[in-house]
Amino acid sequence: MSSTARLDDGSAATETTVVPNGELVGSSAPASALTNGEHSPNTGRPLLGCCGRPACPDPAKIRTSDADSLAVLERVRRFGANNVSLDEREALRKTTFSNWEHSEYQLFLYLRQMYIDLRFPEQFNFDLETLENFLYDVFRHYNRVPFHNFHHCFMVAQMSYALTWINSLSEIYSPLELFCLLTAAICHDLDHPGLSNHYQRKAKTVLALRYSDASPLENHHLATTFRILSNPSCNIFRGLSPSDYLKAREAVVRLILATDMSRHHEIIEEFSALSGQVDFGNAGHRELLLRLLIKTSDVSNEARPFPTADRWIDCLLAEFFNEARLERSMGIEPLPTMDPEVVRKPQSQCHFISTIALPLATILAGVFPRIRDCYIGPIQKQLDFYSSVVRAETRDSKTAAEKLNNGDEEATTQETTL
Ligand SMILES: Nc1nc2c(ncn2[C@@H]2O[C@@H]3COP(=O)(O)O[C@H]3[C@H]2O)c(=O)[nH]1
Ligand SMILES: [Zn+2]
Repeated sequence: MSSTARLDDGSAATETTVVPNGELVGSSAPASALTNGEHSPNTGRPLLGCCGRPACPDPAKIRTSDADSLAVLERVRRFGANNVSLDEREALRKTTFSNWEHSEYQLFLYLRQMYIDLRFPEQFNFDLETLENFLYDVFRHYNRVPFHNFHHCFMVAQMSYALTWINSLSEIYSPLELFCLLTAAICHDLDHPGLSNHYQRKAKTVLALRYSDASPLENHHLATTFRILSNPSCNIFRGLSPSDYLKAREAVVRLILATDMSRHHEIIEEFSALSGQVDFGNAGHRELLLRLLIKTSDVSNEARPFPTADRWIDCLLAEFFNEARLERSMGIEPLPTMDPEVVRKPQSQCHFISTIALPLATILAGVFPRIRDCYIGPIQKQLDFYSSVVRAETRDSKTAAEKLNNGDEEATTQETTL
């Protein structure tokens, strides 16, 4: 396996751009405004946010280090061949899979196994060395952030893979369409800086400027994907005919852009417009369902067994709260859904599950009924659990308020008597 140089190290960030309101973007911008591939040059000085405080998180700290990457590579090489057992391969096809018991090199090998078990290398003419190079570059381009990291990449890919088997998607989709689904799932959050599109726009980051505020992160994940693929030694698309390559590129672009949650309602409306008349012979319908499948995989934390899901929600909230604190320090109003002053986990999860995750899965179950037990079932259980916590909290606070009121009344009565 050959490794490739990290992309664009330190390049774009050396520019300083004055944006219309006079703020500076570039080397004087908060470090966190610069995603990997756009790091401020190492001047030896701490990078400062516009408020004069050290910017957080420092990109140099979130980047997966060469030492970490090489350690994973070394273990993949050492344990690579035939290391995934039949039991593990079976487990990978289920929605109950948990990442937490596995180290990164194992997750790497599992991703490799998914391509092998779907017979993509022989169908699309690439060898295992190219696949490993590709996965290695993917691994290195996920950052050490609480949520949008390589483990999240793995879990989204694994859910797409499980849904592929559970719903026998190979009877409906061409191998190329499924190849694109798995590859898009793996690449869908590449080089995520742990700061959302809200931050990118409000802080006027390099990415927001580059993509004119339109899905800055997702466009960056895509650009990173195709830069990795532009290296011949990593290019798992290199055996495709020119027309298949164009189809694959278009499919991956549409799939990754679909993971921007600001497009959620638009995609749901697109599906509603079909009025239940899904035609698998229609390429547009099939493609829309692939977008729903990748979205369902992206928001599938709560479809996992409770301990797995719970840890993921804590990771997500940790990332949200980091962002909200950074935004406050920069004078940006955080989104209420990310603000530690506002968010309570049970309420937040009730809201997310009942407005996003469950309706999305319910739509998909109309087309793929086999997800009812293995995906909707656990999500519904989580919703019931969080709802009961919210109800108990409401009861407790009512009782406390009543006690307080009664206490006040008693005190008032005593005062009057005296
Ligand atoms: N509040 C909440 N948000 C979630 C949950 N799962 C996914 N999301 C959000 O949905 C988004 C989907 O795209 P991302 O992976 O970029 O980031 C994800 C989170 O912002 C969840 O369980 N709770
Ligand atoms: Zn994601």
